[in-house]
Amino acid sequence: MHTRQYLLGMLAVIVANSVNLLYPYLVRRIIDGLTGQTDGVARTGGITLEQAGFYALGIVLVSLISGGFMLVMRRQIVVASRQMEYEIRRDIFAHLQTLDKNYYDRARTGDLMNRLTGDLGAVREMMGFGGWQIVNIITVFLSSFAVMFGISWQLTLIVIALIPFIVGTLAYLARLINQRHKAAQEQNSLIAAKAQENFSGARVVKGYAIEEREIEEYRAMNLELLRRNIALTKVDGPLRSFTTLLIGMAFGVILYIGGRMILLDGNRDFTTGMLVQYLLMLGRLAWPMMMVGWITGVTQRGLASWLRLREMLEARAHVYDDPGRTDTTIRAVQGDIHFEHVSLKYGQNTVLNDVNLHVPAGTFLGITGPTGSGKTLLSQLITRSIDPTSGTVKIDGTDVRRIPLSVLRDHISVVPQEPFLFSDTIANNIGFGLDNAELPLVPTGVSVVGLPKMPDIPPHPDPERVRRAAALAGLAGDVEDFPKGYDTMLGERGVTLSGGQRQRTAIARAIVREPAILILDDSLSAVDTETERRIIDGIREVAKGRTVILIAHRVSTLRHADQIVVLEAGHVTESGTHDELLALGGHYAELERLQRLASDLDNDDPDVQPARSPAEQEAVRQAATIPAAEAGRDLPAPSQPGHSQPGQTVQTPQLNPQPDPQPEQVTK
Ligand SMILES: Nc1ncnc2c1ncn2[C@@H]1O[C@H](COP(=O)(O)OP(=O)(O)OP(=O)(O)O)[C@@H](O)[C@H]1O
Repeated sequence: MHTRQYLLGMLAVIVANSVNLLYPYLVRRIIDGLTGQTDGVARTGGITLEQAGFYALGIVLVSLISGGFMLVMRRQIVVASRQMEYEIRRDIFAHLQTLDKNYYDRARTGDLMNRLTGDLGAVREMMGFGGWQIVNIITVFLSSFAVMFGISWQLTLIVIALIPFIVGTLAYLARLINQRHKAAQEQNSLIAAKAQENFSGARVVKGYAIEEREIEEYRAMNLELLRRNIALTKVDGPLRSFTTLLIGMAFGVILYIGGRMILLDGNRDFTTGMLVQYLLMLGRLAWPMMMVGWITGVTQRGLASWLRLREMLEARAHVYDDPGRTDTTIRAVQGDIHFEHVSLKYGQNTVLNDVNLHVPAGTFLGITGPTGSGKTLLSQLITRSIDPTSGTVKIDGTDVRRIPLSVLRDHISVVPQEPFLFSDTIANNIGFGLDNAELPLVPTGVSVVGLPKMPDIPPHPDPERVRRAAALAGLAGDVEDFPKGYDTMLGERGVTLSGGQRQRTAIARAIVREPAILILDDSLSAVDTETERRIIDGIREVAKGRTVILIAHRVSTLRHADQIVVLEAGHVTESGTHDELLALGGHYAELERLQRLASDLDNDDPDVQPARSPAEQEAVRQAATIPAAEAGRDLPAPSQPGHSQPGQTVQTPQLNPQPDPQPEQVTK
């Protein structure tokens, strides 16, 4: 908490405002002295030049002291608000790291980013500018009115009668400005999101040649922003002029009535100096009056934003270490996996149904099945990205829910279906999961001015391990061709790499940690069969004594697995070795037949192929045009016959994913 800073700051505002009251008083003394008038109390008559100089010096001193105290206020309250912004951002980020797949499945990245920037900014504005302005307004109003009453209660009653009109009008204008400001900000967010998606999806935009449409959409959004900004300027600009007018009118009224009191009523207790003092006091109220509306808006925005931030802070992970259940004595896992009657439901939708499976430690499991059959979810149950609705997943005979999450994830590496690469060097991308030195923690809840030093840059991951992992993942050759080898920077999301290179970088990242369990989720789909064979060899080498789970659609990828299971609509429908499943004549055998026929068609060269009977030719032709769903996966469309390279055995445009879609090169 920053109570001390706030209390000090508020005290400084009160002192500054109190000292400021002297300024109009000193002006009054000079004017009365110079005009030879007397006030009702002192009746001092004129003043000497020295006295005038003394008052002038007093005015300078007053400005100096009040300016100094306002500086103290800024140093305390504004700095405290900046510190709080820092602490909230740090805590939210740390909290977001504890949340799980369930949260991130539902959260929108743009929204999270916006909360961490826009909402946090609004809260800081409320705590900083808002915080001191509220104290300022209250003290200025109270002290000014007390003095003004002392000078002339008649004039003060007139001012009090005018104030609701002035404050009401200004507050109305300020509310309008807030609304229009918010509308402009929302449009700003939309424009930013649009640009970000366009840049990230540049390949899609270009691929579909929809640049014109994108330009037009962006132009329309930009135009809307212009419209909203102009609407804002229409009320924003006149606010100051309008305030000047209102204050000018109040000045006019007071000047006239005050002048009347001096001229006509012959009121000897009310001097010219007092009228000037009164007008100066009135002038001091202009800014706080204008601020009333602003502060309302700042506070409203700040509170709404704080609620949105609190929502993030209160979000809880579904998967967590339960102190009553987690066995903290477990420090490692060997890799023996058991699924016992595992089911998973999303609402009414059963996505995994009574799955029973045993993967002995150190063996190689292949999983295949139609798209959406639950393969990815099955693998996510092992890492506890999700927990089953019923049944138990065991590792080394222990329910995974009893294994500390950090131990579980330290010993399991996953290559996800869509690998994510960081804007960093290839070496750091591969070595991402290797242990880094402990970074110094910045303490929470204390003043951190001057404290948060930049964390030390993590040491480079062991280059030897990185190289070896890259070699095993079939990436080493590619990296050597890059301009700076392993120090080559990857652009945002690794855009400079081809699909196959991205997959292999992710594989290298997974195997560099030498995990007990390695899970590859459709990670070889974007590489050609020759590269696939090299990677599988690499994995088999690294996998000695480790458990490997490989999700794939190609028989060529799966055939060497110790055990292959077929998952269909959340059920395990087939299980066995390659030969056993072929003999079974089910989904796997059909997959194999289709891929073999399509491959034959691909290599069908009348000069070298033995002649086929018309019936065989028809079977091959049909196999090549079998719809994707029947073949058990989504396929890239349309087919490109005759596209395969010589020597490729299973490289079918229809039945296999495309190999690296782009030339594998790094653009610098
Ligand atoms: N968070 C979720 N909420 C609701 N349904 C989900 C969620 N996650 C996955 N599903 C559904 O569960 C089913 C299985 O998904 P999963 O990702 O495991 O399929 P898959 O077999 O890996 O498919 P593919 O081969 O296309 O990658 C799908 O129908 C999917 O829509």
